[in-house]
Amino acid sequence: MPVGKSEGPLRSRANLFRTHPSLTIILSLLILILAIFTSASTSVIPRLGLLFGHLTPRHTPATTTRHVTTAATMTTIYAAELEVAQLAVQRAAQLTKRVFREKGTKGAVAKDDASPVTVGDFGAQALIIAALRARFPHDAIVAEEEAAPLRTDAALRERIWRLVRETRLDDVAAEGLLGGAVADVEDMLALIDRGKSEGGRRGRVWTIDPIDGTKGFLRGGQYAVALALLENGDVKVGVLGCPNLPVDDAAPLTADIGANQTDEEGRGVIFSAVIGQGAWSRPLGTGALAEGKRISMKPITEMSSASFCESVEAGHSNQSEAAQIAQKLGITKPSVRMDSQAKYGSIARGAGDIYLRLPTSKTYQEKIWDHAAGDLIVREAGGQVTDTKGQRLDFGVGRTLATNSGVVAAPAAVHGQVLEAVQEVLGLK
Ligand SMILES: Nc1ncnc2c1ncn2[C@@H]1O[C@H](COP(=O)(O)OS(=O)(=O)O)[C@@H](OP(=O)(O)O)[C@H]1O
Ligand SMILES: [Mg+2]
Repeated sequence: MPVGKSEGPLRSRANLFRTHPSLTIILSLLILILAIFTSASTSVIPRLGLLFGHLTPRHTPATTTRHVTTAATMTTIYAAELEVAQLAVQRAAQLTKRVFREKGTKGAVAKDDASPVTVGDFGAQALIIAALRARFPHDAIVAEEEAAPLRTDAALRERIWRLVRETRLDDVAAEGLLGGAVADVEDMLALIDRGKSEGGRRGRVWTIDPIDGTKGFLRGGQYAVALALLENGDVKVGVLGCPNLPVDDAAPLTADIGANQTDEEGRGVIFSAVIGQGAWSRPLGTGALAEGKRISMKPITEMSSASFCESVEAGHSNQSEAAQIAQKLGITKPSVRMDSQAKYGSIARGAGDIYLRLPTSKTYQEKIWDHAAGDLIVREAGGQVTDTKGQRLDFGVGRTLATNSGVVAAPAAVHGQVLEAVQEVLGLK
């Protein structure tokens, strides 16, 4: 075959570029634009999409559960989960703070187990689940409340819907990261009922306590908006919003911390932790996340000057046994009583030292949403958390900590000593 025949088209293309130099420029520009677009699509575009709520692919565990950036080996494992969880807690806390300031009953109704639930609990749960559905639609959710009482009580339902409709972060980008507003009342009820998962040891499970310490919330004391991510039964991300705790990590715990509190200036903190990445605190805000600070437990040099935290409610933790344990350890200060997982946050930042929760009944099973976030935050701050038998809290059993009994949380260096005193007093040795 003549050589010229196969070279024909090539030569004519070369002639084309020679006679039309502008074609070369256009082609180069096209290649440049293509290169920029390819690199942007892996970084900028996903964030833009999130801002407008629907452009990016929704989360699928296989693709975005763990992404580790290559640049300078900076680890961003669970970075998206941490950001969304903190913003979701911050948004929900705006709602609970509004209810907290209301005089009167705060829409409280009694649940089947006689514990109270307020409009704040339902509203906060709806808002948190809305964010999780928008960003991690395949994840299971174990949440404390269910919508049944709202389906039969129109006035209660309308009151909660108004709160949910009117609560948003005052930063457009942050609100966009949470997927925006809840569509309507029916959607709100459906969201609340998405929290009925049985939990367990497989896959990704979020656990939510929209108002932990509802009795404290009603009393004007401490409460927490609690959210944690479990993966295969282990806590990977934990976030606690505590609107009535001081922002200042160094502020000592006062005797009155469990009552007559406000969320005014200087109060409101978010604690957070990711497995293997330490624990942090930052001011609880109303829009984008404020800057965080690393927190750690205070080393106990003298057990006699240690302080321990326990529940306000004598029905939730045996206070006389706790006093005997304190005495055995030589602790001289009276216990600090406060509601909710604010206790875990307070010892994690060194404001207190030890948290004891001693069973008051043989049949009560602790709920995973009452402990998951606090457990990780304390452990990542240098603490150890076990039950009274010395076993790690097992969040993979289901909705409750069915195999555990009570909680003993203390700095790792003295946990063994504290546990020994607990076991002696409880007759477990
Ligand atoms: N009998 C018994 N024993 C142990 N724990 C119980 C018991 N009954 C209830 N609860 C749970 O306690 C949660 C409140 O947490 P605290 O006990 O730390 O705070 S408080 O001082 O009691 O308010 C509280 O959480 P919220 O319902 O979210 O307030 C309950 O889940
Ligand atoms: Mg609770």
